[in-house]
Amino acid sequence: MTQTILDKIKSYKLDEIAADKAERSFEEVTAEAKAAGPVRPFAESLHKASREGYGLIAEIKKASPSKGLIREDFQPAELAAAYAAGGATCLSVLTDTPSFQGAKHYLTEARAACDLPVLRKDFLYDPYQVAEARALGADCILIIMASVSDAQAAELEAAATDFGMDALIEVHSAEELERASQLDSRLIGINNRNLNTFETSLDVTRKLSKRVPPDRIIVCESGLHTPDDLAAMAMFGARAFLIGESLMRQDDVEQATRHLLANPLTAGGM
Ligand SMILES: O=C(O)c1ccccc1NCC(=O)[C@H](O)[C@H](O)COP(=O)(O)O
Repeated sequence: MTQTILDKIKSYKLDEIAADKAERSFEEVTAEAKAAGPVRPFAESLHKASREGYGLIAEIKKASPSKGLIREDFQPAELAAAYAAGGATCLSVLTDTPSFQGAKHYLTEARAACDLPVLRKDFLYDPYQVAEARALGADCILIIMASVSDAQAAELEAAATDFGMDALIEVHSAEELERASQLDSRLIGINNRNLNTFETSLDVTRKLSKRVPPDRIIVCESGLHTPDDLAAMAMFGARAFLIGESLMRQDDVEQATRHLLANPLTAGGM
């Protein structure tokens, strides 16, 4: 059977986790996580921002499997400060190296450059990575339903809760959404990108948003470029967005962020 990109990522991640555990024990990383500074309120900040306008998780993303190199001039601290000045609510920082040219220290540098809560954007399988995320300073983790079992998802979520962090539960199908709804987390990310084929369509949010339980916050992820894209998704109940590539390609990231958030669709549809 041919390996999907998610299979390949999982395979090298499990090797990475084993190597990291050999270098630093779970107990050591947990102690570091517990000594890390206070957690910043990720879900609550998004909830508040999306009631007043739009909530934006602005992503620090150098490259991706679907697009290759996205941004040559890549300074995580400067990008974080620009996103914050432009009005972003939270940050997402890719910490995966082989597929995204990310790095763990990018998260620490970005978070230190602003006051925004930060998501560790990576492929998580083991509570060890959750402890590591908190030790790096992360305030939220990502759980991708397409790449974990229900038991793994619950274990990762529980680990995040133990550290006082939030979890963003990512789905791409009705079946994954149904599984995500069994978890406690408020944040449901609808990824418009199929992570195996890279096909990206805002119709995924149009289709799935109506099935999201009303007590959850929809985060519309991937393939968002313009204020019109955001307004089109807001018509389907999505008022929080995760955006990487289209902002990363801008020369003036602060101005581009401000422009995207300037005229949110109101509850009245204006
Ligand atoms: O972006 C990819 O090519 C990709 C490939 C395989 C797994 C995950 C991938 N991306 C993660 C994301 O979902 C995005 O970084 C995030 O939603 C932002 O998307 P975009 O605004 O389209 O950069």
